[in-house]
Amino acid sequence: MILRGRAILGTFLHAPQQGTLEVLADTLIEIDATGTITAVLQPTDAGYAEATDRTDVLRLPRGRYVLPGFVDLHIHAPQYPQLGQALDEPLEVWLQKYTFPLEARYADLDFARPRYTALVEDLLANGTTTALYFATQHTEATNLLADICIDKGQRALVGKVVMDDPAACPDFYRDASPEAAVAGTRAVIDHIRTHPANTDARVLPVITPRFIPSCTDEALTALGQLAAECDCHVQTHCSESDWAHGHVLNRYGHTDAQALDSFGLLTRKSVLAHSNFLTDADMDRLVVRQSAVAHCALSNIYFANAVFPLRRALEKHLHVGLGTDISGGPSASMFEACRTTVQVSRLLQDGVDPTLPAANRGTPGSAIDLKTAFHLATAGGGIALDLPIGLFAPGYRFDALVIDTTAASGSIRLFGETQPGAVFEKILYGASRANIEQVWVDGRLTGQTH
Ligand SMILES: O=c1[nH]c(=O)c2nc[nH]c2[nH]1
Repeated sequence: MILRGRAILGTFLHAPQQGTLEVLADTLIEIDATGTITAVLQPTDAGYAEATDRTDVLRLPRGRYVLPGFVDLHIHAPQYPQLGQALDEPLEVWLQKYTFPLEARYADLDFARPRYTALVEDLLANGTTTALYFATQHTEATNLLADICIDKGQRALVGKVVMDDPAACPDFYRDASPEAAVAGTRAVIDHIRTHPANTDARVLPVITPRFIPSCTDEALTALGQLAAECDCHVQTHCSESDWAHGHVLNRYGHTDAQALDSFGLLTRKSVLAHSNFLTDADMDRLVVRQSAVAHCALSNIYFANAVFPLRRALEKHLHVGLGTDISGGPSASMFEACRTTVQVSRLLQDGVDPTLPAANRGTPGSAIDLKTAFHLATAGGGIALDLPIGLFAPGYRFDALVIDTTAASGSIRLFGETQPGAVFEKILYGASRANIEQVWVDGRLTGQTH
């Protein structure tokens, strides 16, 4: 089904600002031939009656609520087979013991294809309409992931992982040299940008140094130059754990954010995963560069040794979105990412050691409310990527999921509740895949949801 050149009538819930929910009840959204929203008409608006009389309007039944599609700002696509598994080691051991051996297998496209296909289908069915993907070190398999996103209609940003330092990366899974790493990155950029079925650029290339500990200075310097030359997005990990943060301090005598900036890797289109140990000065630097953080609340529980100070970052007007960090986080759902964002912020606020007096236990003022988490998972992701997504407003792409609160096999029970704020909470805390009835990207219905 296609909504391009048509309109949809229903109740829409979105969060243009942190901490606020806007309810667009009985609202008509008109979409042009490219999938862009051209009008949002509420019942009191002039022209509403005539517009809703159109015969080509998709009218949603009662009990349906439309949310903006989720923007997942941090996914390791090849790690999907290990989702919910192998979370018993610290980051530096986990990478060498489980993750690099798994990722190395994507040299075989017959291994990669079914796994990448399942991932893209499952994420769409979960309501992730935009995905920022780390692929693997392999050029061909990275191109394959981009092809699958294009074929399935997911908005995606796809990067070939650069990891060229022999001191940190195993022989069986490493770029042969900085030159080879950059050549592979260029090849993926060209593949995605010239793909004949990607003329509307729904899939974009991303320059992807894995993280400073896995890259040589030569590769980081060349990737910074490439970012300026190609005007591509950039993604990497930043100050994730005590070990990763400490590695960079030892190597350069300053933080990840300073080092990435010195390589030209902090741009308006940069997304730094985790970033838990950012100093105030690091945050200020990111604000100046307009670079974003992908907050991965669930994965941080396993690997970060700390909770990201999200409230402090937002008070500084840092761009922040949310990420599942498949498979560092054992859930592929952005609903879960919203829930965990709220939950860990409460732990940070109140503290966790009951032997301490309440007044000394936590970091007051750290709590994040559900509406802010939802804003970050949608509009915040759009701002981070500098793309017109995550809101229902003219000029934005029609990326959306339709929630059926009445689905018998779902996990939302409203018991007659109709107050939109309460319904919103029930959806965010309760929705599972069976409640996601339709997923739209650019005004096109994507595959089977359940
Ligand atoms: O959570 C993580 N997952 C990874 O694959 C990775 N690589 C570097 N740092 C990382 N952190």
